[in-house]
Amino acid sequence: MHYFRYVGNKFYCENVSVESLVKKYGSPLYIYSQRTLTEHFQKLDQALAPVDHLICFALKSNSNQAVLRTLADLGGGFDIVSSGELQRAIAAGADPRKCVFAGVGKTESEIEFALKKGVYSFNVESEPELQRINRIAGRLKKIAPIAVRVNPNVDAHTHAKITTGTYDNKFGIAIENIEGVYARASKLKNIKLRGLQMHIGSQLTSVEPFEQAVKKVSPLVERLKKKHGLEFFSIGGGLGIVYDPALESSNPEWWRTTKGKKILTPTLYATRLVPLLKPLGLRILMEPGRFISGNAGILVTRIEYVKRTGKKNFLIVDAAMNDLIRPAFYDAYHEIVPLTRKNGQLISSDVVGPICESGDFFAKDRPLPKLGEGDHLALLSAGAYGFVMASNYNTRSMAAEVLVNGNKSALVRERQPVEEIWAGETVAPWQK
Ligand SMILES: Cc1ncc(COP(=O)(O)O)c(C=O)c1O
Ligand SMILES: N[C@@H](CCCC[NH3+])C(=O)O
Repeated sequence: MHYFRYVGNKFYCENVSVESLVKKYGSPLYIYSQRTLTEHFQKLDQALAPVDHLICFALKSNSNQAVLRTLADLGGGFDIVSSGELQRAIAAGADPRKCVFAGVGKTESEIEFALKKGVYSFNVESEPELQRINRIAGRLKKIAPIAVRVNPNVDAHTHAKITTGTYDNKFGIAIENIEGVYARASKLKNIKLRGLQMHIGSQLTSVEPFEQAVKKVSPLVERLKKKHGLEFFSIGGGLGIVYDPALESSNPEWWRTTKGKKILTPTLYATRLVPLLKPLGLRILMEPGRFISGNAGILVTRIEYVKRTGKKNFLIVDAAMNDLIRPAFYDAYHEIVPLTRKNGQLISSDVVGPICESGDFFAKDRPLPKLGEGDHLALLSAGAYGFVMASNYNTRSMAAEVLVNGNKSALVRERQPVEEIWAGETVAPWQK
């Protein structure tokens, strides 16, 4: 379910017309629906109700303070990958005891910071990292709670750039080596073995790879629990969303099929996984990012020019790959709708940004109505891996962000002032 839809011929986020937000806050503009975030969290929470569980939102997908506060208020924890993310989560009201720290390259200072804050678990990705955590915890006279990330060598059948659970990937420790690692880790004085973690990839659209991975890893979890008294098993994130057609996910039918495809819903996910997880008798952690935030956000952009070449109709907009890189980076599909619905003939159009790269596009050969300068478009499903992946390429300011709840809306991040982009830069002393 999400709360972006047409009311008459105007596009709305919850009860607020998106056009009114653009008038107020300008463009490009990210807009998030708080009700959508809440419902997505609650859907997962209910689906996992038969097991003791904790949902740790992967804030790499969307780390706006207002988004994080929404999820912290719902009792959620957070999956973090840097001390910056931990600081951000704490600033938004997160409880560090509900935070898990993932990532293959944790630095000494990051480990020290997370230990001092008291995170629930370090999700360890290598033995040298384990040694490092033990050493730092010893120095600080602390016991570090850890889980090792197991690489189950299961193909998630997703985009190559976001698959993580095979031996071609840098993540985790091979399943065959895990028991040896736990045996050695159990001898480290400043380590507490708290759990086991895995994450096989992102934007998974079928339940089978999850099922295969849980089945493969469960016997290992049982043995580790018996030997080392583990407390939790984290099954990672990765639940995919519907990008095409995004608007249809507001239709209850979405829970069954869309465009003839079966969709991976929390109910289907839980129906297949809970029976495998419950007998383990452990706390189950989940680390969803995209499922919660993806369809809770849009990016609105203004058409600056319409340019017809011999071959193509280009809609040149004021957002660019620096605002939303997914089409350029993964050839990702984002549904695009005009803020004012137009009837009439559809024209095959390329929606492109102003950046000096041919990869700076949002859609190619997309059937769109006849549009002109000053019309606005919404790029849907932009709530996950949207703003968080933005950059200042071409010295472009980062977009503003707005949160909507019912009739209310608030600016939750100002558009970045352009001078801030080079703040901290200077010339060398001999150039003065
Ligand atoms: C360790 C870990 N957990 C959770 C996630 C969240 O993934 P997703 O947004 O697909 O749910 C990721 C990103 O893929 C990750 O690397
Ligand atoms: N950035 C990716 C997802 C990365 C998942 C991170 N582990 C995307 O937009 O699809």
